[in-house]
Amino acid sequence: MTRPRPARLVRSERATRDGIPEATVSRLPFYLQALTALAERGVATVSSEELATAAGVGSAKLRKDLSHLGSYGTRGVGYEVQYLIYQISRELGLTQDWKVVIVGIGNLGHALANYGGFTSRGFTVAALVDADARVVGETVAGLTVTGLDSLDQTVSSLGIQIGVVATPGPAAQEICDRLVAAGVTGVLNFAPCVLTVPDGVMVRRVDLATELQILAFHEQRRAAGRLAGEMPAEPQDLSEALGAIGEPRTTLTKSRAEAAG
Ligand SMILES: NC(=O)c1ccc[n+]([C@@H]2O[C@H](COP(=O)([O-])OP(=O)(O)OC[C@H]3O[C@@H](n4cnc5c(N)ncnc54)[C@H](O)[C@@H]3O)[C@@H](O)[C@H]2O)c1
Repeated sequence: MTRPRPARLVRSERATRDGIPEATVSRLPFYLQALTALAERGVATVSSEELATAAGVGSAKLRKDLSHLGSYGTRGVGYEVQYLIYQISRELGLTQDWKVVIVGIGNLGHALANYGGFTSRGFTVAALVDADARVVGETVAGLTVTGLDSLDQTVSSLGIQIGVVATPGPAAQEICDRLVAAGVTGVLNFAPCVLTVPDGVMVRRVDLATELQILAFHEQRRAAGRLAGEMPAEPQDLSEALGAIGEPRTTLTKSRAEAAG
């Protein structure tokens, strides 16, 4: 069965179609997180300094980022929390619901499926898929795990736009190819491998071990600095360190939002 291509998740390398720099886009979720926490506390307006501190970024950078959204705040008042939440959500495409399939319902797949935090952020886990006959038919987080042979049908009939790959590494590329062929335009890859996708499809890789390695790298440097009687400067971002261990992407640093740019 064919269906119209879903809204593309893809952004160009440096700037989005509407001219917002990628680095700004990567910080928007941190602003949204901080704003949501403020809204939950009943805060109606926030200064750029307060919001910047809450998001872990410099206030000049925050103001510049928000100016790309056409949001400049009001002198002496700051930003309206609810309106800024709306603006950022709209920019991130979170005013629509994104449907997600998780492939590989082992330890990680179970944990992801049972995580309640996706829905409130605009993501619905709509399907769970596994190749193992002992797992197929199991109910996880209210969904019945379906077999791999119906993956294409599941994706197209439910209009799923995002695929989460939680299979072992050797299976990941084939799963990714099948997801893309079925119409998925965004892939979140947890498997320890690099996935190749055609133009128009975006892959994000999550690797906690890599993040730990980067922490270890800096811990080691800090310890060496202590031994030498000095403290090395805290890195502003980790691109140097990442280059050193051959992993080009992460967002860990002294503040996640700062690392994004
Ligand atoms: N990125 C991270 O931070 C992180 C953390 C933990 C695990 N992982 C990775 O996530 C993956 C899953 O880890 P886990 O601990 O859940 O493993 P697991 O063995 O518990 O689960 C893997 C599941 O994938 C299924 N599977 C295997 N081949 C498949 C295929 N071709 N199609 C569909 N399903 C298939 C298996 O039946 C199993 O249910 C591994 O690649 C692991 O290295 C990544």
